[in-house]
Amino acid sequence: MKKNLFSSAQALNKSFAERIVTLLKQGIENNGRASLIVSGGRTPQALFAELSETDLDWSKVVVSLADERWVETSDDASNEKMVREHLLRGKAGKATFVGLKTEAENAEDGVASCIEHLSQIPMPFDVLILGMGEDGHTASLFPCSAQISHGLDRDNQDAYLAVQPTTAPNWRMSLSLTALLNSRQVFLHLQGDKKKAVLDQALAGTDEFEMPIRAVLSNTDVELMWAP
Ligand SMILES: O=C(O)[C@H](O)[C@@H](O)[C@H](O)[C@H](O)COP(=O)(O)O
Repeated sequence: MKKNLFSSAQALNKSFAERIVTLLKQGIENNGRASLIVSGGRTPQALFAELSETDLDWSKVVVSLADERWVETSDDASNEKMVREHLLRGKAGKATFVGLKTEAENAEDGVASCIEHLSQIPMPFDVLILGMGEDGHTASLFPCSAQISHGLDRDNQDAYLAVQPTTAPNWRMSLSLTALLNSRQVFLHLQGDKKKAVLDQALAGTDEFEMPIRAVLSNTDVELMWAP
């Protein structure tokens, strides 16, 4: 794993935004359009602000989510809301956004339309940015959930699945492991010593059901972007 350790979040965000834009430009050059898949949570918010002011032909970029909480898109827990507020504005306001929350009453009923909407996103994904929880979850592949074996199943070709974490609120929609691995470049974006210790624990073991991030780390090249 290539580890990029920065002295501050500010330095990380600047350099990370440049890397992302370079990769998206390459995707546009090669395929006419490029895809950027982002995670929710707190960590990426300042990066998104930096990215939204970075020059790029954003009209050729499709932004979508690694996961979503099954709440209204006006709810503060909504990843779509966060991405609209922090990333899809300024220069990046021209990007096309493919959200995961549908009108379906529950996440399980929403899976089919998410799979249908996937055709709007250039595949393989050009850039995937993952976060990680202190329990080793990534996207919404939660170790505590009953759906984790389905999410990590290499034979499960469905790009999305509904997940109910028992240690966090809200049903979720998550990309499956198979879909996450269908990315040209995967970044793991972490902040703080606690997350670094969790990553070290993940790298020291092999049980994917205990820490689902291991399934990503052991199956594709992942670049770490870390700041204190
Ligand atoms: O929507 C989500 O909850 C996520 O996509 C999730 O996988 C997140 O990346 C981690 O939980 C880290 O979250 P923090 O950045 O808030 O620590």
